Amino acid sequence: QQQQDTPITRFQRYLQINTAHPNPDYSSAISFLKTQAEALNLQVQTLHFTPNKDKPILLLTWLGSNPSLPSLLFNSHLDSVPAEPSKWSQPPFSAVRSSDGLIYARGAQDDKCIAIQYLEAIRNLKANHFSPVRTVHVSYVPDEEIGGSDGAAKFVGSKEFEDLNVGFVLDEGQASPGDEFRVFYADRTPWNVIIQSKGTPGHGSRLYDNSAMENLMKSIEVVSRFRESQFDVVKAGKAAFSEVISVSPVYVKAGIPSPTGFVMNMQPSEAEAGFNLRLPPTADPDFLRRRIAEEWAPETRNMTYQIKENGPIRDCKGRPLLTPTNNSNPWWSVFQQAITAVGGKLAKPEILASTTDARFIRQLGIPALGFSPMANTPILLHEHDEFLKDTVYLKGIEWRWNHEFLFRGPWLISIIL
Ligand SMILES: CSCC[C@H](NC=O)C(=O)O
Ligand SMILES: [Zn+2]
Ligand SMILES: [Zn+2]
Repeated sequence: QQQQDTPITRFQRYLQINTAHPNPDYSSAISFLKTQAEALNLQVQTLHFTPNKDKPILLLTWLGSNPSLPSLLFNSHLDSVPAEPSKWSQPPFSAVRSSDGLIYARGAQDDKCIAIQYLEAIRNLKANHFSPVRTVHVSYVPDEEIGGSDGAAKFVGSKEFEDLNVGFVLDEGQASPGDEFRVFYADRTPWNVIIQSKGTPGHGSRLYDNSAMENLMKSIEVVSRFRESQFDVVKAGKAAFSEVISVSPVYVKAGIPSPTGFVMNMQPSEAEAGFNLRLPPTADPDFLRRRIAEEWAPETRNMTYQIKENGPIRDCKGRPLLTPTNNSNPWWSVFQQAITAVGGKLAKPEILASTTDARFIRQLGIPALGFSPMANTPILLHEHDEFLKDTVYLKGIEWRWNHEFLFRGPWLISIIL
């Protein structure tokens, strides 16, 4: 038993807990992490913000010698996206390690690696009798993959969170195929846009204006042109993918069902399409709202629409939701130094194309960076055969262990602030 308890086996055991949607086993994940944390003498709290206590948040605390200083928070999410076992070369919750060191599991990159790396870094620091000046918190939150409304959103809005007096947050990033580490200073905010059209039904043989399908098809053309215009900016090299507004059609719903499929000689009276949009922090949400109302789903063509904005675009002071990556942010300098001091190379900071819980933190005006130290690793989040190489995972602990946030950061920043 003793022999088998290593940073790798602890990672594997965490990966073997199936926290994939739609039925994530949060209680097993929390009880595993709790045991680990107690062995490290960290303070442990389980927080509940839903009435039936089915969305627990685990909060670990390592008290600093000067707890009046703003604290550090290391966050990760407990849940994963689903996996289709038949499409994997290994069972997705086996966490088997191949002969070349690849650990296969749903969540290996997204984001169970950082969850355990945080703990292993603390383990190493404690073994070296290090004690932090600032208080360090580690949080494990549910439901990131489904929007975080019962997870991080409730947590950051709570009195418990306010009391933590958080000064800086590290959350998940993404793998890097090259040998530079990637770091993310903003996310894009998802909007789900549904547009609906209504029209007079009619015989399949007729040509007439304003049928529901015709109106929807016109809208789809308009949306496609907008999508192209954004994509063109990327293709011209003027912006990265994550710096434009992306629009992805995700479903079309229309037609009158019949036992053999659809009624083919009737033009339906209703049709609907759904789009997943991602807005970078620089986007103008009002402009987009107007555009949707006037061009994508104009009333003049009998169209209606709903926009489900999944999170903020601006922070509490109306500023774009991004963490400065220049000298105006003392945490940025410390982060940079932490990487370079141990010989790491950092790629140009990026906006994340997708979305994480960090947006809720940034909304409070608290600086947050997305950072998962996985260099020379293919980006496999949400894909079949997600894996992380053992040496890359272990290197990630070393980075965190050597992390100047913990060694120098607290000192430096207490002087700067
Ligand atoms: C509705 S928020 C969804 C968050 C999710 N996060 C990771 O993939 C994403 O789709 O980016
Ligand atoms: Zn994630
Ligand atoms: Zn994810």
